[in-house]
Order: sequence, then C-alpha cells, then structure tokens
Amino acid sequence: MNVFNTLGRRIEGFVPYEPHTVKMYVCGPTVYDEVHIGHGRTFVSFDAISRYLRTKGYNVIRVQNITDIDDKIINKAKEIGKPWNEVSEHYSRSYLELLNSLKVKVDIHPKVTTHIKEIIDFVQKLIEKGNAYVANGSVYFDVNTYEKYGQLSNVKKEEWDQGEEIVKEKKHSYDFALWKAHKEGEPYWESPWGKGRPGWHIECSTMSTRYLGDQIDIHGGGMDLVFPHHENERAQTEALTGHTWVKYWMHVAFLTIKKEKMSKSKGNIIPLKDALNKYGPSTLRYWYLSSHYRNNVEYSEEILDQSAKSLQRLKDAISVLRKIIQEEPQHYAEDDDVRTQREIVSVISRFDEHMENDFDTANALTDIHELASIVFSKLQYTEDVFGALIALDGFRKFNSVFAVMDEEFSAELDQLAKVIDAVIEVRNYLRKKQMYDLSDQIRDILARGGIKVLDSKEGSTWRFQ
Ligand SMILES: Nc1ncnc2c1ncn2[C@@H]1O[C@H](COP(=O)(O)OP(=O)(O)OP(=O)(O)O)[C@@H](O)[C@H]1O
Ligand SMILES: [Zn+2]
Repeated sequence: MNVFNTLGRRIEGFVPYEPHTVKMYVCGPTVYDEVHIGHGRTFVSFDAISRYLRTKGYNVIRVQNITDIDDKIINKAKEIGKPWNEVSEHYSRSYLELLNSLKVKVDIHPKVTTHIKEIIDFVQKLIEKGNAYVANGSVYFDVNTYEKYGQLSNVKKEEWDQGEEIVKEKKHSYDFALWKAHKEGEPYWESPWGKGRPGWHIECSTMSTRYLGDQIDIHGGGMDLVFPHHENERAQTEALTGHTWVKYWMHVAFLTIKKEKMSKSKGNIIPLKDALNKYGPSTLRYWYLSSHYRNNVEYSEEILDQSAKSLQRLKDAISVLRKIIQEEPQHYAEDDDVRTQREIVSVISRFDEHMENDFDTANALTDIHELASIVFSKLQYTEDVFGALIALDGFRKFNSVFAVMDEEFSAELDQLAKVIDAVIEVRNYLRKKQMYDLSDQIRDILARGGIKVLDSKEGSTWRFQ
C-alpha cells in the first residue's frame, strides 16, 4: 500500500512501526464555535482511512484531541459574557455528538485541561535538555536547537515568524510558546514557572505520546496545520525523544466555498449540524469521499443533491442483488454468467487497487458505480445467485470503508430475514392444511410491510419489494 507523506512530499510504501497496529493522531477542533462542514471533511477522511486499514486487518488506534483552552475560547467567552469553561464544554459536547452522527470513530478524545500535569512535565524535560527557556514566566521552544526545523513544511527561515506570537522576551522571533505566563482575567494553572497556561502546539505532542507512545504511524489534520502547528509539534517531540516521531504525515485539502477555505474566522461556514439535518450523514460522507483527500472540494448544493441520487443508485443495485439471492442457487453457471462473475471480481479488485494507492476514494467510488452498472445491465436479467453474492460482497467491502449504507448491511436486516423465514414456514404449513384464508391474510400483511411472497408448488419464498 502507498501513502503520500507530506514530509518529503512523496509517495511511500506503508509499513507501520509495529506489523499489525496503526497508531493515528488527528488534530481535533478548538471548541469555541460550531463545527463546520470543513472540519467534517478532515474527520471523515481520516475515518475512511482508518476503516480501510481495519478491513486490511490492522488494529487501528485513533486519538483526536479537543483543544478546550485557547485564546479563541477566552475571547469568545468575553464576547458573550460567559465563563470560558462553559463555552468549551458546550462546543465540545456538540462536537462529540456531531462526530457520532457522522459515524466518525475515534478511540480517545483527550482534552487539554485534563492533561496539564503531563504538559508541564513535557515542558520541564525540554528545559532540562536545553531545548526550551524560561522568560518572564513563559517558556519558549528554542527553534535553533532542532536542526530539522522547516523540513516538514518546506517553509524558509525568513518566514518562520510565529504570527501573533512576536514577543520581545523571545530569543528569536520564530521561537514559539510552550507555556504562556498568566494575564489578568485569564484562566491559569500553577507551574514551576508561575501561573500560566499551555501553548497550543505542546498539547498534541504531550497527548499523542501519552496515549500512543514515542512513535506513531500517522499524524493528520487539515493542510492549514502543516505550518506552524505540525512543524512545531515535530520539533518539540523529536527534541525530547531524540528520534523520529511520525512515520507518515498526512494532510487533507480544504473544503472551500466560493474558492476560499471554509473557516470560522472568515465567517463563511456552513455548520455541520445544518448540513446533517438537510442531507443526512450518508450523503455527506458520500460527497466528502467522492474526492481524493488531497484535492480541494468546493461546496455546492447541486453536487450534494447529485450525491444523494448517486448513493440511491448503489442502494437500488443492492435491492436487485437481494432479490436474485432469494432464488434457489443453480449449481451450474452459463458461460455468460461466468463472464459476468469475472468482470465483477475484477471491478472489486480495482476498488482495492485504488484504495491502496494513497486511499483514492474518488476512483474507488467510480469502480463501485461500475459494479452497479454490471448489476443493472447484466445480473438483473439472470438468476445467477453466485454472481449476486460476489457482487454483494463488493458492496459490503465498499460500505465498510465509506459507511454510507449501513442499513443495507445491518445485522437487524439479517435478523428481520430470519423472522420472515419463520412466518413463511408457518404459512407453508397453513397452505398444506388448506387453510387458505389465513395464509392469504398473512401474505397481505407481509405485502403491506414491503415483503412479497412468491408461492410455488414446492412451497413459498419471499423477497423485499
Ligand atoms: N475548510 C476546511 N477544510 C478541511 N479541513 C479543515 C477546514 N477547516 C478546518 N479544518 C481542519 O479541522 C480540524 C480542526 O480545526 P480547528 O478547530 O483547528 O480549526 P480552526 O482553524 O480553528 O477553524 P477555522 O479554520 O474554521 O477557524 C483541523 O485538522 C483543521 O485543519
Ligand atoms: Zn495538533
């Protein structure tokens, strides 16, 4: 399997540190406002990546932090006149609910404010190793002590300034804060350097090493995080451990609106909650995954509507397959059926090839539509139960990565089928005893529930209408 690594900007073979496990850390949101569909794109992209890795047999452990203390949270609290922790708790709860609705699986959601002790320890060790210095109650990372700085982002030294963080007490303008000295009216924690609070970058290094150890396989986030956030995280962590930290740096391109990055600060967001209400999780996920994660995606209502239709096409193909599967299997296949079966197998393996090529969900989706075309143009007119079963497995595999039609493959459906089988068995008995009134009544009741009963001399079968 090949993966594009932002570090070095090249495609590399995927070999995790440990043979059967993938450790993944994704930067989560700063909880001061509504989660928007741009965030959703990044979270779903990593969800599909981890789902695919699971289908390959890896144990995936995914950590995604919640930044619950930050300038933006403090400012928002001041603006609306509420305590800062009320703001972060409110948005953090809403973020977790939305992730759940969007079917994004995260194993651990660590929050900054419950890891202050670990952050202080991390910073203390960096000071002891000579990579950080105290100035005026704040602690800064001395960028000159980490020689690989700038390699991840390819940002040149002249552009290393840390944005808003231009403070006189720093040795160099590009040094960044690990710990920020307390300012009047702001929340603080006690530390060896006095009252203060953690800087942004240190939280990810600390929480990632705490839950995933000194080395991780995948570190991800949106493209906007490459510099300075990930450059800084890398510097801190590798300075502390003295060895390579992340094996594959992966970054998701932007969700744009009118060609601009969707962003809270630009005020051009569509809240994820609204989009979920309007389109539902499956259509949204389908839309997100219909582009390669490294290409920008422009928001468009028409394309979302189109996504809903395309997804329905796949569901229709599955209904056709379910009907065929109700037939009695023939233990001999015609030449045409054998040819179609081969075509199905080769389309499904193309799906895998595309996923193996840097998680190319866009082309993998095209393969699945080709599978649907085979169902509509060929399988539909046959009674090839075996061909239908192979195709259904392809759709199942697709869904285990995309998670856009869980209802079609749910255990409840299997359960329901067992119940219907039992009802049909009872009805067969009634028919044998010539109790036709009762058996007709059962048939009508099932029909009302969308289940068609097919009677023959040998007994009855059923299918979903
Ligand atoms: N428009 C977008 N498209 C794709 N990913 C995004 C977009 N906006 C943010 N992300 C990603 O979502 C995750 C959480 O973002 P975070 O809360 O840090 O965003 P933010 O920068 O505060 O939000 P905003 O950019 O809206 O002000 C990060 O991995 C970030 O890169
Ligand atoms: Zn981070």
